[in-house]
Amino acid sequence: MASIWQQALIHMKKAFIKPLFETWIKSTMPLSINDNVIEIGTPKQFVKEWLESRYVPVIKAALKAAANKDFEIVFINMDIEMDGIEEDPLFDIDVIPKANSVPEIIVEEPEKNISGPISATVHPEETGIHSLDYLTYLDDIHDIPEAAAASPEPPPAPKSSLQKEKRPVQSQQNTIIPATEDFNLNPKYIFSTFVIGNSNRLAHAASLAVSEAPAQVYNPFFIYGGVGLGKTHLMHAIGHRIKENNPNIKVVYISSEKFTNELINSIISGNPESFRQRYRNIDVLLVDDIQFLSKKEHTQEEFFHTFNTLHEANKQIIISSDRPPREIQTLEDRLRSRFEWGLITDIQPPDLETRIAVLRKKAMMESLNVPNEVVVYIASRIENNIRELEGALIRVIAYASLNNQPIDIDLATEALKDIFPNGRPKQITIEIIQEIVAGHFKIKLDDLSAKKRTRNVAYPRQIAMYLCRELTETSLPKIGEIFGGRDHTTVIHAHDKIDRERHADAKLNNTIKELIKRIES
Ligand SMILES: Nc1ncnc2c1ncn2[C@@H]1O[C@H](COP(=O)(O)OP(=O)(O)OP(=O)(O)O)[C@@H](O)[C@H]1O
Repeated sequence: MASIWQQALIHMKKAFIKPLFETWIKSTMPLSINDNVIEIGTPKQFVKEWLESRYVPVIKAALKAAANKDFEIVFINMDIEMDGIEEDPLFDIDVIPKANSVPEIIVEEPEKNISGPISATVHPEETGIHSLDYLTYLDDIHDIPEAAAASPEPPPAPKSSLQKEKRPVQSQQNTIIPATEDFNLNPKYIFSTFVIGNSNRLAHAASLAVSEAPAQVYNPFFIYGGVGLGKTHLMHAIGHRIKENNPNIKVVYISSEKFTNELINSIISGNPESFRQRYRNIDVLLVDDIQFLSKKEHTQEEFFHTFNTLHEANKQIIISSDRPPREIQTLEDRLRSRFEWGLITDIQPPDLETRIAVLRKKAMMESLNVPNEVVVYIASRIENNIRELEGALIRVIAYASLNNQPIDIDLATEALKDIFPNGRPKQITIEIIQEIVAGHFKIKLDDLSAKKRTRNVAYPRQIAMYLCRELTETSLPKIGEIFGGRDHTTVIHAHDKIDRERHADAKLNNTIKELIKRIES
């Protein structure tokens, strides 16, 4: 079983470009094989959905190549930790696709919208697989002339000059550009300081893919989402990573407002050509908050030409906005349609766990010990903006430092009393959680600690245990004891089960959010 999958992986490694292989395939594992059905475990639900919706034909072909047999594939989400793309030192084959070594697309995939917690609009180009006639590809891999390279919409671009290279490259003007010249990026906005959660997982994975293979996978790459949710952070992280991989690549990050101002200044000073030269002779252009171009017709026109010049030269373009292209008012259709050529991905407001993780990471980065109670207090009150979340924590830290006091819930309540006028949070106890959960599911309070295992009791009990672990500092053995003398492993199992299910089931997720609101109010 494992060896068939290993063989299949070798075939897939050749068929996918590296970032896509690393993101979607490498994290899977074979679970079972029965006649012609193979079960493949995926680390997360979104990986399962992504593989099911896009890569089944290629995986089947790889399995056939490995075992000389047709398999049906069943993906099973295991909901386990999934790191970002890891560098694999063994991965020394040239993984830049395949645009110069694969046959034409035989079956063109339709554009798809993946719904659920993560949504993305996908261009055929972003599959990273240039032929679904995979077996033919395996046979012909050495014989395919460059002319037969894949030509997805939009028309083919020349082989990218942005491939990851170990040696320095030269800019278009044939002069080495110093790394600092165009490097207007915040050093704190890097991948390792970005907390991954369900709300931003795809945006993060796609950003990594773009940074590892600029102009190869998603071009343009469009990230949208509400205020303070990490779009700029991800854009800077992409810029940093591209520069790390190749310091001589010219990366320009700019807000669309600054773009507009520079354009206007260049016109006023009678030198619009200098503006054009600046923006059309770069390798990676990151434009933040593109929604500000709405209604600015002249800037849109200029940006349109910049976009075309760069895209035709196979340079990477990354754009952010607070909304998807189709919702940007008065954006010219031709610009809108270009934004839709590549990958459009969104960042949603973070769930409670992600908010808690952001605060913990921030505290860790400041080498501060912030009690869990304080972290949960802040995270449960600021839901839609990570900038505000960080701001509240910084306020608490500053307050503690100015008053030379340790950080605790009383101090946090005092420091944040202007932001959270309701003052000190109610002390959340296991009894409160049990009461609210029992009331919601219309079961007796005693049932939560009884031995009964019928679903109508066991399920609310698991939810109550989950909430006790999330919202209180009570130890696992103590929670187990209060819920009828159960072992701490039962509590862990309940927590993990509900955690997994709430991410896959929007209805359960809403129920839990509603319960948390009531417990805290
Ligand atoms: N997932 C995350 N992990 C860690 N920090 C994050 C995350 N998301 C956002 N932040 C932090 O929140 C702050 C705001 O993020 P950022 O500026 O990237 O938001 P934005 O979406 O670009 O907002 P705006 O629409 O206002 O431009 C930054 O300090 C950023 O580091």
